[in-house]
Amino acid sequence: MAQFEEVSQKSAYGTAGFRTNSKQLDHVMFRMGLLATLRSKKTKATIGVMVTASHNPEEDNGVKLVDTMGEMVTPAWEGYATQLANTEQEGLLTALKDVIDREAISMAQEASVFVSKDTRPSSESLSQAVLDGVHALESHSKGALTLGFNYTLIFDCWFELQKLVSSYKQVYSFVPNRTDDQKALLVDGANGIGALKVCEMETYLKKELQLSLFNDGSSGKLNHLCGADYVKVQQKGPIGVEMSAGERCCSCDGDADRIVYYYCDSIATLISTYLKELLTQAGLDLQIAVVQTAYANGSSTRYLEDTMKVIVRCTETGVKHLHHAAQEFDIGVYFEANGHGTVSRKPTCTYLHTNLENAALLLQNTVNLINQTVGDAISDMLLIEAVLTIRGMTVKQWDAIYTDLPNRQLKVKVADRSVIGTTNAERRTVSPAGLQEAIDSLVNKHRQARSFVRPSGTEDVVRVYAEADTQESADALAHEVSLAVYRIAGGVGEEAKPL
Ligand SMILES: CC(=O)N[C@H]1[C@@H](OP(=O)(O)O)O[C@H](CO)[C@@H](O)[C@@H]1O
Ligand SMILES: [Mg+2]
Repeated sequence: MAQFEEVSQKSAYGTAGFRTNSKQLDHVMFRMGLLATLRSKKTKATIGVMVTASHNPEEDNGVKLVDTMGEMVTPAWEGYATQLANTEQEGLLTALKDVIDREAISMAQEASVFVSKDTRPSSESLSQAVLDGVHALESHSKGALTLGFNYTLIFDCWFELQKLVSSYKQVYSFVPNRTDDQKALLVDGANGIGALKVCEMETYLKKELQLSLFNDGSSGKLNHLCGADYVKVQQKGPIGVEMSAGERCCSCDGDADRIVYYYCDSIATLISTYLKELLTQAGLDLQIAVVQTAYANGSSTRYLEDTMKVIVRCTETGVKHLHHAAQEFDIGVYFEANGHGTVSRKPTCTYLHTNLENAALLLQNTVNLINQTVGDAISDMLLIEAVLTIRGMTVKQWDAIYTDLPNRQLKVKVADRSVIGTTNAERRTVSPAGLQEAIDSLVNKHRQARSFVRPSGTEDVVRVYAEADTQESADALAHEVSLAVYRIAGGVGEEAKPL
């Protein structure tokens, strides 16, 4: 934000809030407690604060604010968060007053803040620091305070497990004769919060879905050799899970807001084509679109646009961008390649309830399985299971819908990653001078190739993505592009590392 440029940016509110080693976060947490209280007063609604570093190592932690409808806060409030996190102690009061004035906040307004944490050991004291921030502000104002403290996951309060379970049972009743093999699903809980949720749900679904839980947190370390990120980036199965041929397996990440099914990343394709079929069968003329980021495999984009005739949009990385773009359509399906996502629908789509044709009924129950707030691995898992059940599809048939182009992701360390400016949903760079031209000429040397670079919003690195007709070609292109980044954008240390 322009008005904050003078602040030296020690930490910035990135793609998923603040994230770093847990030892450096006490003051940030306290200040996010202050800011959440102000946001709640401003909106006259409950604001969530989630203490988590998701898929990052157990030693890290982080914090993100969750706005009134479950979405990320607006760019202006992200700017305030960055401002507060970087202000020296003596300037804190002035910085707070600045937010209060700019937003014309009435301090007499009651505040309601809901704090959640993941299973990291540091989350205990860091979430307490958030609460301290909330209390500190409230003791200096006349406002009353209601404070929720949720020890598990934020979706507990907005989306009840029972509703998910009963919608799944309804969908299942359309296809009751599933074999035991078809009902079996191996779930990697990443030793995190998703494992606790699966444990809770397992007993209710015995008849419809046989869940076997691995990495349940009883012994292993959070995200270590397991979880969605490990599986996606390393292209390996999680520790402790022995898969036999054709078995379905999925992994949550550390805070269970995303899911990966093996060996495919085509969740959006599976769901959008299924919903499109149901809409046609039910005779409903609703617009359905898939929102992707530049990381979506080129083959999936082509399949959706050319074969399925589904509208495809591309946005910047991070669910907040995808979510907003999806909301412009009657039904918006969005999943990042790494498993973050959901399906949103316009409120007007609730008229589905009035049509009791079979297809519409199925559609209604399917839609009830969807948690429209940003990111819920358990709801996503049940939605995918429902679609596979109804379509009688094996995981192999799903994988065969289209073939991913071979791809590679690398990261490059540079002195200041903000020198990389991007445009066109991060698919092209506008600075530093000469970088895009260099990427273009490298891409031209490969077949069916595409490559882009962007500064990460969660790590101090530049990310490089490349895809091409063969794995060798994708690897070579990613390497060549990362060398160009290193040379033109001020690389430091090691040249490039696998993501
Ligand atoms: C390439 C990639 O996987 N990027 C991830 C990662 O963002 P970066 O801005 O790339 O660091 O973390 C985000 C938050 O978890 C997630 O939404 C996003 O998809
Ligand atoms: Mg996560």
